[in-house]
Amino acid sequence: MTVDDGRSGTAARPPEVLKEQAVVDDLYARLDELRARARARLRDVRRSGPSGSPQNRSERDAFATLYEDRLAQLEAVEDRLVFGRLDLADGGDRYVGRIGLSDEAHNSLLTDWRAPAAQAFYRATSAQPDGVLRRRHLVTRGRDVVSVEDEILDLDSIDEHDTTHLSGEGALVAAMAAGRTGRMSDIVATIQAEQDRIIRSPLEGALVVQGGPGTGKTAVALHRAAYLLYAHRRVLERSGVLLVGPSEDFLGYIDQVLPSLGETGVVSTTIGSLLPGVRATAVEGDIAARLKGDLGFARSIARAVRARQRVPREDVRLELDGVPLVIRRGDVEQAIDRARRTRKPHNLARAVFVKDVLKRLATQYAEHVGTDMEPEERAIVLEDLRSHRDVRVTLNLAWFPITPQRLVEDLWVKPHRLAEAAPHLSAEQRAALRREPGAPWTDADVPLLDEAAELLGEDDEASRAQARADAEQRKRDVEYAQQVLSRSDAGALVSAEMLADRFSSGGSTLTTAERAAADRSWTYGHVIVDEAQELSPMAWRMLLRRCPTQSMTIVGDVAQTSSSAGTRSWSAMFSQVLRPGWRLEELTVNYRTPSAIAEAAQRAAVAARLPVSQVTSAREVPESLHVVALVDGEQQLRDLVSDAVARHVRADGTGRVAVLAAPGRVDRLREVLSDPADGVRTPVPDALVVLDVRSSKGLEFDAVVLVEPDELAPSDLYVAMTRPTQQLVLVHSRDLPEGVVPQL
Ligand SMILES: Nc1ncnc2c1ncn2[C@@H]1O[C@H](COP(=O)(O)OP(=O)(O)OP(=O)(O)O)[C@@H](O)[C@H]1O
Repeated sequence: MTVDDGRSGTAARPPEVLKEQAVVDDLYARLDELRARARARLRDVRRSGPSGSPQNRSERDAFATLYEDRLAQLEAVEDRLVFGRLDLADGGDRYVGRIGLSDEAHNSLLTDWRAPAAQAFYRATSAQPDGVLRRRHLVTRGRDVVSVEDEILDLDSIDEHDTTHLSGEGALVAAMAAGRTGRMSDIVATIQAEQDRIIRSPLEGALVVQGGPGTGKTAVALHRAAYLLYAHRRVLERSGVLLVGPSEDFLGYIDQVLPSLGETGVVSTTIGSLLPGVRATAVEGDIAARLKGDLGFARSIARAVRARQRVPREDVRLELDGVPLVIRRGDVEQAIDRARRTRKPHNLARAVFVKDVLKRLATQYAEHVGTDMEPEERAIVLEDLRSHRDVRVTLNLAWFPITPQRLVEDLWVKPHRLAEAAPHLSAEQRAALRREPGAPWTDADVPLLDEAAELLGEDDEASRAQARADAEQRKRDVEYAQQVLSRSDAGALVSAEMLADRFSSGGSTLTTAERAAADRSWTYGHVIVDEAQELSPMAWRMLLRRCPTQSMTIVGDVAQTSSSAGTRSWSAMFSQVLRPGWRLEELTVNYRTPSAIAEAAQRAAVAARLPVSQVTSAREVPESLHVVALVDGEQQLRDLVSDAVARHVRADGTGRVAVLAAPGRVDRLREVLSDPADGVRTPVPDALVVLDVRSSKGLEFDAVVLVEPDELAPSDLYVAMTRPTQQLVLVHSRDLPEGVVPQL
C-alpha cells in the first residue's frame, strides 16, 4: 500500500504522511543539535591556540581530528537520514536510518541500518516476520516526507509462488527509474534480502559473489565495506579496508557511495596503481597479458633474481697496499650459498655476501703480511677492501643490488635475460613480451613488480629501528589516551587505541588509509575486489600478500571477462590462489537493465557459450530496445545520438547517454559527435560520453547507443548491452551477432 499525494510540504498531505513528518522533523532537529555541538567543540579546541606542551598540542590536535570526523559524518547523512520504520509484535516501533541517533537520556531515536536491530527491515518476510508486523518505507525529498509505503507481514499474505518478492517495491521502482548522474548512489533504503545476507556475512574468510549484470554486485560490495567497518570498527579502523576496482573511471563513478554511508577510510585503487611509486598507463596485448598473469611467472621472477647472484668466470686478482690478493671463484660460491641460506631478500642478503667475501680477503691479507692483525687494523683493512674499485666491481657483478623496476624491465628489453628467467616460454612467446626501454608499465606488469619487490626487499635496518621506537611510543600513547578519555566525554566516540593513533600521527596528518596506501607491505583487515573476473593468478597473488588472512569480498561475473588472463570459472581460478573454504553466493535480480534488453543480451551471450548466470530483470520499460540499420553514415549516427540525448537528458542535469564501440572506432566517433558545427549538443557538459566498451565496465547510463555490435568479442558485447537503465540503440551496417534479435 502506498500513501502519496505526489506533493511535499503542503497541509494537504495524508495524515499518515504528516505523522511521519513530525517524527522526521524531530530526527533532523536532533541531527542539527549534534552538528552544532560538534562544531562548537571543534571551535573550542581550535581556539585554544598553538601554545602548551607538545603533549597538550598533540592532545588538542587529536581531539580536533575527532570532532572534524564526527562533523563530516553528521554532514554526510543529510539526504534520506531516515527511510524506514518497523512496527513490532511487542507493540513498539523502530525507525531505521543512515546513522544511529539517541536523545540526551540515551534512548534510541534512530537505528543505524547496519545494527542488528535493523536487519529485519531488509530481511523480514511474511514467512519469517522476525517479530515485525509492518515494514514501512518513508520516501523523502530533502527533509520532507513525500510518501509512505507499507508492507504487512502476516502469514495470510504469503504467496506460495512468489519467489522473487521485492521489498519496498515503490521505493525500489523509483530508485531504479531515476535519471543517472554519472555517480553511483547508495541503495541503503532499498537493499533487498538476498543482498542483505551478503552485506552482513561474517568478516572471516573469502566470500565470492557471482551475479549477472546489474544485480548490485558493486552496490553490495560497497555497503558491505560500510557494514564491516561498523560491525568490526576496532579491527578494521586500524588495519584498513582496501577496495580494488577495474579503472580510475570506475573509482570516480563509485566514490560518493561510501562517504554517503559515513565512511571515508577505505583505500580505493586499481591493480595498476596498487604498488606505491608505480603507475600502469599502457594497455597490454592479449598474449603478453596471459603469459605475465600465469603463476608460473613467479618462478621466472625468482630466477631473474638468482641470475643477479653469480660466480665470476675466473678468479679476480688485485692488490691492496702492494699485497697481492685473489677473489677466488670457490670463495664467492660459498659466500653466495651462505647469503642465500639466510633466506633474506636479495638486496638485504647482499650485506651477508659482501661481508663474507671481505672477511676471506682480509684473512688472505693477514696471511700475506704474516702477523695476527689487531681488531682496529683489521677493520681498516676491511674498509679499504670495501672501497677498492676492483673489489666493488667484482662484488657488484656477483651480487647485483637492483630495484624491482630495473629487474622487470630488463626481462622485456634484454632477450637473454628473459631467456634465462623464463626457459618455459617459446621464442614466439618471448617475442610477444618484448618491449622498448622506457616503455610505460601495464596492469600485467604490476604483480610482477610486486613479486620482484618481495624477493628483492629494501635495506630496512633504519625502518626496523624506527619500528622498535614506534612500538615503545605507542605503548606510552595508549596509556596516555586512556587517561585522557577518562576525563573527557569522548569515550563513546573513540577507543583509547584510536585516540592513540591520532596522537601518533600528530593528531591530523596521516589517516590509516593514507598510511596503508603508501606502504607496499601493509596488510589490510579486509580486501574488496570488484570486477574480480578480470584478475590474473599473479594479480591474486599480489592481493593475497596484502591480506594474508584472506578476509575478502570478491564480486564479479564470469560471463563478463574480457582480460585474457582473467577467469571464466571461479573454482578454476581459486583452486590455484585461495585456501580451500572460500564461499560462493549468487545474486539473481537485475535492477538496472529493462527486461527486453536483458533478454537480448542474455540470448547473445548464450549463443556465444558464455557462462551466464540466470537473472530476472526487475524492470519493464516499454520500447527499450531499438535496432537501427545504418544506411546514412555519420549524419544518421549524429541524429540517433541527438535523439537519445533529447529523450534522456533532463533539464535538472540528470540523465546520461553513452556511445559505445570497439576501441578502433572511438576516436572517429568522438570527432563526429563533437564537431563544433553539426555535432551533438547537450544541456550539461558531461551528459554524453563516447567510450570503448571495456572502459564502460561497471558503469551505467540512461541510454546507450552501441555502434557495430558485430565488432565486439562476445563478453564485451554482453557488457555493452547491459549498461543502459532505459534504452539501448543498436546501430549496425554489418550483420548482427547471433541471438541479439530473437529467431522467428
Ligand atoms: N536494492 C537496490 N535498490 C535500488 N537500486 C539497486 C539495488 N541493487 C542494485 N541497484 C542499482 O542497480 C544498478 C546496478 O547495480 P551495480 O552496478 O551494483 O550492479 P553490478 O552487479 O555491479 O553490475 P555489473 O556487473 O553490470 O557492473 C545500480 O544503479 C544500483 O544502484
